[in-house]
Amino acid sequence: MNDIKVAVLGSEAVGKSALIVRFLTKRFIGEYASASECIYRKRLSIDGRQQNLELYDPCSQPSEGKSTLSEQIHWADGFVVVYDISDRSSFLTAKAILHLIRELNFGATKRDADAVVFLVGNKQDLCHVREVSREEGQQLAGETHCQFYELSAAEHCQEVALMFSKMVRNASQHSKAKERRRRPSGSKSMAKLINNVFGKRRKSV
Ligand SMILES: Nc1nc2c(ncn2[C@@H]2O[C@H](COP(=O)(O)OP(=O)(O)OP(=O)(O)O)[C@@H](O)[C@H]2O)c(=O)[nH]1
Repeated sequence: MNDIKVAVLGSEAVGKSALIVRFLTKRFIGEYASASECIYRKRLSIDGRQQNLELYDPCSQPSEGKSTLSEQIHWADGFVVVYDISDRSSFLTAKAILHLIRELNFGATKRDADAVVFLVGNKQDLCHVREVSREEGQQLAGETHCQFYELSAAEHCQEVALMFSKMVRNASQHSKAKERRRRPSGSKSMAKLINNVFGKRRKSV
C-alpha cells in the first residue's frame, strides 16, 4: 500500500488546520489549540486502491524540536500552500514558500511539479475585506507552475474535499514516479554498488 505525504504550508492563522479538519471531518471548527506540529493520518480509497494519507500541519508557533521548512519540503510528495485572501502578508509568505519548493524539491522535474503543488487562497467568505485579488493568485500560480484554488474552509465542504482528493491522486502518481527514479535497473545498481565498495577500499589503502 502506498503512503502519500502532503504538507499543508503557509503563514500563521491562514486556515491550514481549518482546511485539513474540513477535509477529514467535513466540519468547520472555529478555533484550534495547536501548540505543536502534527501529522494527521487517514486511509483512503483512490481509484479503487487503498492509500495511506499523511497530512502534515505545521504549527506556526516556534517550538522545541520543530522541523524546518526545508525538512518539511523534502519530506512531502505534494504541497498545499495556503494564504488568506484578506491578508496580503500571508500571500507574500506563500510566494516565498513556492519559490523555496521549486529550489529544493522540484526544480528539475517541472512536469511532475505542476501537478503536486497547489496554491490555495483561503477565507473566500471574507471577500468584502479582500487584500489579494483572484487574478494575483492566478498569476502567482502561473509563474510558479502550480494549480490555483480560492476556497473557504468555513463555507465550502465539497470544494475543499475535491481539492484534497485531487492532490492525493496527483501526489500518489508523483510518489510512484519518484520511486521509479530512485530505483535504477538491477544491473546498473549492482555495478554502482561494486564500484562504491572497491572505490572506497582503494581510497583507504
Ligand atoms: N472567515 C473564515 N475564517 C477562517 C477560515 N478558515 C480558518 N478561519 C479562521 O482563521 C483562524 C486561524 O485558523 P487555523 O486553521 O487555526 O489557521 P492555521 O493556519 O492552522 O494557524 P496556525 O496553527 O497558527 O499556523 C481561526 O480563527 C479560524 O476560525 C475561513 O475559511 N473563513
